[in-house]
Amino acid sequence: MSKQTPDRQTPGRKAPQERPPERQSPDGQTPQTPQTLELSRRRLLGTVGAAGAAGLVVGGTGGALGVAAAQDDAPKPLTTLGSTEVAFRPARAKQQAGITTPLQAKGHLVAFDLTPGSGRKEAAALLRRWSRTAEELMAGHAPHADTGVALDAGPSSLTVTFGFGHSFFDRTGLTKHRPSQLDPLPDFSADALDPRRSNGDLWIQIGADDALVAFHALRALQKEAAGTARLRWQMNGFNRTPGATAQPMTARNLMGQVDGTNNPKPSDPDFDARIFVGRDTEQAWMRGGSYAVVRRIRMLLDEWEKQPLHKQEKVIGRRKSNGAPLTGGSETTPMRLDANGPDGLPVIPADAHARVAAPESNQGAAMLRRPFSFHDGFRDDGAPDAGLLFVCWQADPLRAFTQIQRKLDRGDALSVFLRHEASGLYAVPPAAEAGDYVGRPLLEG
Ligand SMILES: C=CC1=C(C)c2cc3[nH]c(cc4nc(cc5[nH]c(cc1n2)c(C)c5CCC(=O)O)C(CCC(=O)O)=C4C)c(C)c3C=C
Ligand SMILES: [Fe+2]
Repeated sequence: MSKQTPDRQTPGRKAPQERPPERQSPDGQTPQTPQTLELSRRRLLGTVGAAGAAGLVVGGTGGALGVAAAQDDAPKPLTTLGSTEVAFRPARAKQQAGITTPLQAKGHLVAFDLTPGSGRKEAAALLRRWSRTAEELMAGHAPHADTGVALDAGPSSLTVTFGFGHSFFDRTGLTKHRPSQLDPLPDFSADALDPRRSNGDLWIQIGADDALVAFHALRALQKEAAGTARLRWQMNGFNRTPGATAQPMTARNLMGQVDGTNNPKPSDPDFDARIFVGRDTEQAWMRGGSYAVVRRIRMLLDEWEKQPLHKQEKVIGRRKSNGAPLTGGSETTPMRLDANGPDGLPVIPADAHARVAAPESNQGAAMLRRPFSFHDGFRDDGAPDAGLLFVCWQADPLRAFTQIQRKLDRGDALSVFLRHEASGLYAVPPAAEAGDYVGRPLLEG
């Protein structure tokens, strides 16, 4: 096994490798995929060491035959999926990991409330503990007193992202540091929100390409909250596993649509201004951070699946097969919103979801959508309790999520197939600097 070579960005870590287009992000948060066998999970070193030793014993007693057997028995390297590592402290970006990081196969969203008696000091100590553990786990190391759940796996693109909810600031005496962007979202007519599964003082998004690695992180962080914060709600989600398709492709949701096509791209000139908080903010601790809106949106799949394909495509304004706009071309061809058909009607209907949500219909508003699908079994009537854990990122929720959701609320053909059941809005500060923890400038500033 080769030793890890320190690089200039992150001591002790490999330099980023070439990635396929969909999973690239030019912001220093590209998961790092070692080409050679570079396993950072310490416990895995132990495993390989033991197997290697066994091979040597065979070689020592069996001559040439023994060497062949030793080679056959040699442990296989992890795939790049398991050994891919995302930096907790990105070298070339201010934001936390898990925002521009490519979608992972498994996700947990979890909110905590501070326990009575826990204030700013306790919250600071918790964020310090959480940051240390998140950094260790993302590097593929086991935390102290580990459960062993992820013992055999590499980092698997694990990301852990921390945020603060509206109620956090009153509980910690930090009300004057609460950004106005955290003001509660307005009510929308389609809302059927469950308050017990909404909001919360603290929020964590966990993503990984391996389910055990993701659960391991969830459990480690939950245990570290004991005595300071209590779990308020928790949701589990998933996306397609990298490698499941022949080439990298935009994800599909549980309605079968290609979902994520017209997301803003990090290469867009206005990407940072749209997604990340700029220098002009009154709350300096949020500079380089972002606001996350989280919605549990159940899909009425029994109704949706009864619709013929051409109707489903009109609801979205795009082809189900490849995500191309109904006005033609391929997935990445821009929609021609002004095109009319032979009947004189718009080819992309006036209430098509993609039209109503587009920046052109919303004074330029845009957000970065980074969802997970969910499936929590079946309801009493046999309908799947399934849909989208819609997570979107923006510099200002009022001018992005709220603006677009208001518009969707008034005339979106998709909304009759959806139920918004839970909601949260969180201030997600920038990544911690070296030796620091996430949120220190707020908690100790
Ligand atoms: C308030 C914001 C949005 C909610 C809520 C939302 C829910 C939602 N969307 C889909 C499926 C698709 N959405 C698509 C595009 C799209 N959606 C939003 C916003 C919300 N969606 C935006 C801003 C856009 C981009 C519009 C544009 O610029 O063209 C698409 C088309 C493909 C794509 O661009 O991603 C699909 C499909 C579901 C299923 C859903 C709730 C469950
Ligand atoms: Fe959408």
